[in-house]
Amino acid sequence: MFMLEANNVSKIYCNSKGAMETKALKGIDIKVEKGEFVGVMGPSGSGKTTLLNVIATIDRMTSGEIYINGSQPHELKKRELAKFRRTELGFVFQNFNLLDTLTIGENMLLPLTLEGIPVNVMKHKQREIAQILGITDILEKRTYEVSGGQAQRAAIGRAIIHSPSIVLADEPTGNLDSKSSQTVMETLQKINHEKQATIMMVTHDPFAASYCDRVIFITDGELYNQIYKGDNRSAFYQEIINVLSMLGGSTHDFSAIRP
Ligand SMILES: Nc1ncnc2c1ncn2[C@@H]1O[C@H](COP(=O)(O)OP(=O)(O)OP(=O)(O)O)[C@@H](O)[C@H]1O
Repeated sequence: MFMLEANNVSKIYCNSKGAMETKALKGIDIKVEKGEFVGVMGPSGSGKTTLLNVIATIDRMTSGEIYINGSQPHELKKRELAKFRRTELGFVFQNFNLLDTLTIGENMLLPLTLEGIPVNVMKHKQREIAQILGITDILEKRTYEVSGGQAQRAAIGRAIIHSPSIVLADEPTGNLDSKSSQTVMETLQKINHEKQATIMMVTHDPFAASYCDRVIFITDGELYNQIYKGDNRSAFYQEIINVLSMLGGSTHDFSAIRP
């Protein structure tokens, strides 16, 4: 069984009068294995965010099927869907989305707090995850007292602390400088390796994408190509750049070249 299976997923946006406006996804098929780290790339407007939002159940698809860990979340009633999102999904956003009124440690614990997990179990989990993320010494700090890279690592902690079926990340390095981006990508990779977290990440950044096991390219709402990483991340980075240059798109789609 796959952790994520999307079959023939289409999404048509309609305008306020109900008339068809944009075919954002046109029959997308994607299968992701447990423990896989998959990147999604493509030019601006190609449908990446729409795909992620549909998988995240933030948005409804027009047709097709989505299975996450064997369930079809789009078929669930409102209450079960809310529970499904809390327990089966983890989210990482470009702007971290941490709560400023809580400490870094409290932010990390949120998914467990919401499920009423006993305090000693929460503390144990927090210690374990904070150590993997390298943020043990900032758990008592407020969100505005830490760097962007540290905030994003805390957000990754929050996304995985409840062991969701899949972590969905939308441009996790979009607001970070190159050094912090590198730390955040190394952290995601570590979480993927050490906790067997299944991750799907949308990114414009070929450097970030080079940390994935596989990168799926979409253009104009359709799958264009996918490539797998071998042993060498630098070679994979170059392959990603090559596919992106074939795909075209505006230059802002490609971030500054980094080693
Ligand atoms: N709420 C919406 N209503 C109508 N059209 C939309 C809506 N959201 C997205 N679209 C359109 O759907 C298409 C895909 O958009 P989407 O945001 O998924 O692309 P993207 O690949 O994530 O782009 P970017 O890289 O610029 O974020 C675009 O043509 C966009 O204009």
